[in-house]
Amino acid sequence: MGAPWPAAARRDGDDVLVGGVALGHVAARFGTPVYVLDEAEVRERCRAYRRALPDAEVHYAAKAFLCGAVAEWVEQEGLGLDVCSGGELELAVTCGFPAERIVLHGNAKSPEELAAAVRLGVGRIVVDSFPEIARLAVLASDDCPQDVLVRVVPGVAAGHHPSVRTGTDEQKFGFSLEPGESGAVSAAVDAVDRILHQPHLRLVGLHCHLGSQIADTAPYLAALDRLVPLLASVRDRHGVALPELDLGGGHAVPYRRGEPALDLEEFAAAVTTRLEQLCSRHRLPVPRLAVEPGRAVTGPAGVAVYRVLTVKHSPGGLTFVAVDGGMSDNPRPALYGSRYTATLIGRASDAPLAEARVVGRHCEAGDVLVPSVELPADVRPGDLLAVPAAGAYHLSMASGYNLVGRPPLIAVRDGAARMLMRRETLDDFRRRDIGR
Ligand SMILES: Cc1ncc(COP(=O)(O)O)c(C=O)c1O
Ligand SMILES: N[C@@H](CCCC[NH3+])C(=O)O
Repeated sequence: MGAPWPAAARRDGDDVLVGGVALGHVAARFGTPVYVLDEAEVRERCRAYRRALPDAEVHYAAKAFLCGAVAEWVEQEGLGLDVCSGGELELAVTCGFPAERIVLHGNAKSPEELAAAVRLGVGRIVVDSFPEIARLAVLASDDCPQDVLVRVVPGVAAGHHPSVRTGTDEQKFGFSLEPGESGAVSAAVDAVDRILHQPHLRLVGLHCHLGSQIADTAPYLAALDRLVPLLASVRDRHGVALPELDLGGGHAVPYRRGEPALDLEEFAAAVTTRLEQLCSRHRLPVPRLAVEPGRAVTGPAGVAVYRVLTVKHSPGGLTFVAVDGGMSDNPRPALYGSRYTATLIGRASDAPLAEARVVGRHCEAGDVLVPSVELPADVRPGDLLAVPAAGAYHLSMASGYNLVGRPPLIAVRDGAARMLMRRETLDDFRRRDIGR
């Protein structure tokens, strides 16, 4: 079927097969709304990263979506893991993910999260603020030294929405590269200096993350242009050549037919070449590259399946197709104006295509899943709609709004379906509601 569907998805009569399983069968067996995750697609995406960047560290960004099975797949495929909370960290470690292959992020890590990270032996902590340096300096010891990276703001803006652009100084993450007041060094240089003065912290490199859903290689090259001179200045000030450079994630995937993905081969070749050129210019050894893709690993492997509950035609000519999920399982359209497509599955229709708006079931007019899509004009209650590119930042950002409950997640592979996460029920809500 081609992007934005999983690579091996194909039409099978009126249905769509993902991982060899008909989406209609998944809906009938597990109910709707339901999320389907193609295991082979996730694994192949991990392998594509390893092939394109054989000498780099590739860390899957758990914020896109994490559960025990995904942690296991990613680990088996040889990737590391980027986590940004104590929850993601503990889940990964208790599922057996090797702590030394984990990178901990966060602009506001709590003292407890930092202590857990040091205690569990995470491979890297990406330092994001001055108080964190002081806290880590106390937690690390002779017996338990801690490798850290400094998160730098490279001054490069990129990403699909202002809320996810993290490469410039008007946002909360990282240390600025801009000179301080009255000739003082930049916050980034200050952070490097402070860490290098801490006996139990081992500064191993620099990190930046520009933003999310970036389809173009140019912003990453621009970031290298800012970060390699900083590596040179660290060498000049302290006589140390830092061995690692982490360029973060943000690699784009298509959500609708014809939209671009970040070209991984082109990215790998361009970034590697530019890094080598810049290091040679500054007479630096070439640091080991790291990347942190989230969306590009799990996003295209997921498909959401909804059941149509009502169809309404407005006097203005709009057709509202209301389904049994909505902004509680996919907040992205409401948060960022993200655009999706939807396809009728499970029955044939000869009706002509007509424009429709797929809306959710929540108590907000802004609960729109797909603002405009062509669907058969006879779309009706009981129909199933499949929404591809649903594997990242849907379930991980799902909420308990209206006590609807988060949908289950079903893994499909070689014609078999198995539940990875069960549906959230009223009982789950009741169990937390202990005040009476
Ligand atoms: C530090 C960091 N690394 C990696 C990612 C993963 O981003 P994406 O899912 O867009 O690849 C994010 C989120 O944008 C992030 O904040
Ligand atoms: N949640 C965002 C991506 C944020 C990435 C995290 N730094 C999205 O759905 O596009």
